[in-house]
Amino acid sequence: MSQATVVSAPGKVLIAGGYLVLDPAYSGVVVSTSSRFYTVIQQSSRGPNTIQVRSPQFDGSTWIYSLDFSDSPTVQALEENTSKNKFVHLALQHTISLACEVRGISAIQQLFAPGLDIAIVGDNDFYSQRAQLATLNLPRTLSSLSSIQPFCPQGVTLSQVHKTGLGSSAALITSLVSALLLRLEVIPPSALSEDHGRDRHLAHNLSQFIHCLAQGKVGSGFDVSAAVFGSHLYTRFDPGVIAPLMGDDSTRPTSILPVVSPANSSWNHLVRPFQLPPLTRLMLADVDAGSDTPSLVGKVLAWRKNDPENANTVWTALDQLNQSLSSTLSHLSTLYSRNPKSYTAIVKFISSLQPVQWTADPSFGNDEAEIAATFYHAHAISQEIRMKMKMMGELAGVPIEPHEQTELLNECCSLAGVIGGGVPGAGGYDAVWLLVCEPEDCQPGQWPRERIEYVWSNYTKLDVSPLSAEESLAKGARLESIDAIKGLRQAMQIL
Ligand SMILES: Nc1ncnc2c1ncn2[C@@H]1O[C@H](COP(=O)(O)OP(=O)(O)OP(=O)(O)O)[C@@H](O)[C@H]1O
Ligand SMILES: C[C@@](O)(CCOP(=O)(O)O)CC(=O)O
Repeated sequence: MSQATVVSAPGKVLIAGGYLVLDPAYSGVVVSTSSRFYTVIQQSSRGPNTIQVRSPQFDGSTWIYSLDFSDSPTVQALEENTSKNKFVHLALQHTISLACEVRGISAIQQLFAPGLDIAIVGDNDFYSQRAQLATLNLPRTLSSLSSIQPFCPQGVTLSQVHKTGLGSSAALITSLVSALLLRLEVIPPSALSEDHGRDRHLAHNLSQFIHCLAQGKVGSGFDVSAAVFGSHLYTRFDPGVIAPLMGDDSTRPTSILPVVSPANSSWNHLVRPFQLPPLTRLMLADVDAGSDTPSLVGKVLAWRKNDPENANTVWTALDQLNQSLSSTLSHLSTLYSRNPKSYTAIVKFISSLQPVQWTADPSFGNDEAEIAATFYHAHAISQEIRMKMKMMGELAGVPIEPHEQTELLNECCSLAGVIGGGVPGAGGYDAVWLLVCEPEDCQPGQWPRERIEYVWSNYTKLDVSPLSAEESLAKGARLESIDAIKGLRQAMQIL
């Protein structure tokens, strides 16, 4: 196959359900982002049984592997490689092994006769662009971000880069695994055209296993699920599904297909429909203070174990609120479908008012009154979720919504047209999300997103930098063509 195989996968934001989504009794509200990872696979000139992987955004990020098909297929990193990348190596090893199981070693070996070149890039949002904005002497605004070249070289190595929390490893693994499954003809070119086809579930199961193996832990998996399926309500899979594969090479069965096959009914995760309502916009900011998610998780789970009664009371209340948030946001989509004209008018109306004023207008007709009240209900629930997450942090001795973030979010969430917000995922200091009204038209300077941009760029108590990502309505991993993605061919240094 001479032409390139290109697959992209989105990043993630867990807007509700942090920590709870680790327990299959609860679910999380997962939003997939317009910011994506791209894997481009094409023939290389390095000769048979070699794979060259390049990440052109980073210094010292080329890894070369040799393939040995003499016994069980083995992917070996060359000694000359100046660094290691466990995520890439494990993705190559286990996807190629699976391909040999499914199609036979000789069929796969033939596909490596010319050798493969794999280039991987992530949209700029996955990495802090503060340095680039400073170099260009630009303010920290959305328009400044759009002036940075796509897939901008970071001028550092991968180990030095400041990640922004959009799930780079999950999106990377999902796009690389899916691209390899297509390239090795394990799944057909049409595989990713279905939102929930068997082939997409194979890509999901394999990506979940590889991601957990590479991270050395089994999280809830919401990040890989977002990368595969897009925005949705997520209930985790039983970690026991992949337990037989999580040991070291000596204990892992040679055949992983029975575990990762979509026919394996032990995969009991749930992916239920969800997306943000029309005429709204997700806004994300990178707060340059960082948090160590695994340690936050460890402390919260220890608290839950040591104080089960209190913890279950808090988690039950939080889960009710999380479910109310997702159903209220989904109800807004229903209200739009029922009466788009009134919905559009209300969005414009509330975009100019603080949330406390949204239901104050007695002149509303029934439809308009219901729409305004539903938007206000979403706002109130989002604020309650923040309070409960903050309280959980205080009970567990963990800065889930530390006071610096509380101050920032209180200022943002009281502004005109702001539906809600919070700390995404595990919380801490590294990010905030907001959902704001995006009316069909607005006077310049009156857009809620402009007001938020102004607050963030002038905020002094924390270093807040916007990300350009919005919600992606595309359902997860998808086949791409290189020239349809601005800057991709150049970034891949493809002649
Ligand atoms: N552009 C890239 N090319 C190759 N590997 C990458 C790239 N970006 C990230 N990675 C891999 O993903 C790893 C980061 O995974 P890790 O689990 O530490 O972060 P994460 O939780 O996904 O981060 P975040 O959610 O902040 O993006 C890196 O160490 C690297 O191996
Ligand atoms: C705390 C947790 O529930 C969410 C972590 O989300 P994030 O990495 O902080 O976006 C962990 C998990 O779901 O794996």
